[in-house]
Amino acid sequence: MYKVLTFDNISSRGLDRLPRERFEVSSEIQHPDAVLLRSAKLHEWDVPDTLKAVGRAGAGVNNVPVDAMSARGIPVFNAPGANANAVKELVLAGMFLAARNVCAAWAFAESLEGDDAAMNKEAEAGKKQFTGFELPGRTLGVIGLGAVGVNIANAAAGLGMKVIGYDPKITVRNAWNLESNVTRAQTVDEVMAASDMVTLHVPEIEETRGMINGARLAAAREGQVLLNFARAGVVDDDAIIKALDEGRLSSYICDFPAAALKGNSKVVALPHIGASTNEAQENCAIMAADEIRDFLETGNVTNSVNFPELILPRNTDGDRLTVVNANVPNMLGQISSALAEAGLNIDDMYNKSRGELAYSVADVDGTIPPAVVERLEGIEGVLKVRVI
Ligand SMILES: NC(=O)C1=CN([C@@H]2O[C@H](COP(=O)(O)OP(=O)(O)OC[C@H]3O[C@@H](n4cnc5c(N)ncnc54)[C@H](O)[C@@H]3O)[C@@H](O)[C@H]2O)C=CC1
Ligand SMILES: O=C(O)CCC(=O)C(=O)O
Repeated sequence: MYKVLTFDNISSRGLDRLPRERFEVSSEIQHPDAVLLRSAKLHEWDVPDTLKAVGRAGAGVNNVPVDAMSARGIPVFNAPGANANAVKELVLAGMFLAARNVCAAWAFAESLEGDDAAMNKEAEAGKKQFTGFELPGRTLGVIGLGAVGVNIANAAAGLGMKVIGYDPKITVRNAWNLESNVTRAQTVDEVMAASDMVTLHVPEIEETRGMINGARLAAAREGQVLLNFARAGVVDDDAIIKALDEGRLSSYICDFPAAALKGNSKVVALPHIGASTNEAQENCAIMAADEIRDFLETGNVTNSVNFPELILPRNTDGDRLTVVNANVPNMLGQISSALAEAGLNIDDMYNKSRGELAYSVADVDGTIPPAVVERLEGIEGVLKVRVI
């Protein structure tokens, strides 16, 4: 029986992918084999020795200590693209809100007093302050052309916007998925200077932390609308406030409330609801649950952010051995020697590496005794050994 600890509210459609005769699933489990989470922060979590896998039912993994998991030989899985449509729709909503000053106009209308005739008179007199602009012909800058960014770029192009994108590490697949009229920028500054609206869709990592700072905002086109549905940490909130005060930015629409932003009439800060649709939550939970189930039951790896993709179909009745180790010479030699000396023949084997980690799956023609597991665990550089 595998034990899966849940943090956050994980869609039952995803949890149902873990058959209860083989998986105990609860938010109370003490010695989990795997965790499933959304935005819960795992950095301070005391990782139990039993843990074998982390499943993030979402895209960003900045709430998971990925390097520390790698050092323990634990794969971190996520759900690439599973919530991209939900984020796209909310970003589009944010663009329309900003273009038509909807929030300020709504607040104005709510503040009107008197009878219907008086309110109508005030509304007609006051409405000129909310004159907005239309999107066709305007330029949208998209920073980060992954699952979310590509969706938004294509939707904006469909609305008649000019779209300029920046992503130095764009995948071939995402490049193919982009509408052909999306132009490519070489720098963030180029996007800032060319765009009426800029939307951020990068992960929060070392190189993106604080990427929208005072200097970048100084390069922004006058009156730009900035949208941030990526992470709070990719912008400098104080620099945003200064840019709003100076008119460099006309509004800041984001998914991350913060004290510095509170009460500012040019800011719309939503409570991290970019992925909060039933569809996205189901998609993410199903994907993450399938990934950890497959890993626990077969050792196969799909959509991991720190492990190589590895799928070895199982064709024999013997044990399956999985070994995670440092990506250094002679590890495979030592693993196969340990098996051979125990009289075990390897029927199928697959080894792949990713960065400093290597991962091997071997199907053998018999039962792997505990002494072999102990021997493998004793090899310098071996991080995790499992027999399935
Ligand atoms: N508000 C919300 O609820 C949600 C927020 N997010 C956030 O949005 C981020 C993006 O999500 P996805 O598009 O699904 O991820 P993704 O992994 O498909 O795309 C991220 C893209 O950013 C690019 N990138 C990395 N470093 C960059 C840099 N320095 N400059 C420009 N581009 C860079 C990557 O090459 C990649 O194409 C997530 O990491 C997460 O933090 C994602 C989903 C929901
Ligand atoms: O699960 C959520 O609501 C957060 C989604 C998110 O931020 C992500 O997928 O990166």
